[in-house]
Amino acid sequence: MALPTGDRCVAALQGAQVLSWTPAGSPGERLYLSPGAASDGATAIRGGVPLCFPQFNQRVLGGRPLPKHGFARNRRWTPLGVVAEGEDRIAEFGLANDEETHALWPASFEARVAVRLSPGRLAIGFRVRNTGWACWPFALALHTYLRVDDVTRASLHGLEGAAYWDAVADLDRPQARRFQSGALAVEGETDRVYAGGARVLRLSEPGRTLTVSQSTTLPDTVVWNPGAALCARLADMPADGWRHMLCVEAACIEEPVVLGPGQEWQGWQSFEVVAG
Ligand SMILES: O=P(O)(O)OC[C@H]1O[C@H](O)[C@H](O)[C@@H](O)[C@@H]1O
Repeated sequence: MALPTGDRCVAALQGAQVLSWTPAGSPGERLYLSPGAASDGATAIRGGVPLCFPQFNQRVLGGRPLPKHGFARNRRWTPLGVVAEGEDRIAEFGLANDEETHALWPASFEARVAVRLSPGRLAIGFRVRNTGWACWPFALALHTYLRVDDVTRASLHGLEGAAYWDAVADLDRPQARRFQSGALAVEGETDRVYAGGARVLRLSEPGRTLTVSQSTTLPDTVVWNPGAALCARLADMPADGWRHMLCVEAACIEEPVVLGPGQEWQGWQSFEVVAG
């Protein structure tokens, strides 16, 4: 999808996953897509904006365990077309329950992803409706891989003072909480869930800045970077891949959403070029 201004983004039908975003008039690609990412149409694609639904990581929401991060990122979504709204373009994708999803998860649902490209801005919206007769819980994350030149020279602002669970240091203590002091800088493997409050974040690196916003329905922010040692063990990432990415994920994990029959829920994350 492209705008007359030169802004461009690319999405795959697998997972309705945005893979590339290059705003016009600023230097280069803003999303990280691993050169080793799978392209078989089913294995999770490492990079862009994977959608974790209806489960985050391996946190079971009652019932049977689902695949890690749910199944939405592994499924082919249906393209529903592109529409113009002012100078924006919006591409929509749909996914509904079928035999395959029912084998993993008993819920009846209809989900939509809307990718809105505007000058200097990208927004990804997700909505889901319960089309069945039973209530069900779900978790969601827009698991965005932001591209950075060198993550050790980047800093993420806006989480100052926020409580988080450190999934590296406190893996065996899921109730443990730490508090963010100052801007977040990556110093090795980083895997944190910041709960309770949608925020506007600012990712700064020499020469360019991006703001990251999320809907109030997505109150958690996950920040992930595998660091050199874990990255070396990831078959679908080059050894130095960790240096060029930072996942900043808009999520609802700590308090899963419960959707009753006929109810609909929506959430979004957006990115805007600030400088450079
Ligand atoms: O390798 P994946 O299944 O795509 O997961 C990649 C990462 O996703 C999230 O950020 C989690 O917090 C991490 O614990 C996980 O390692």
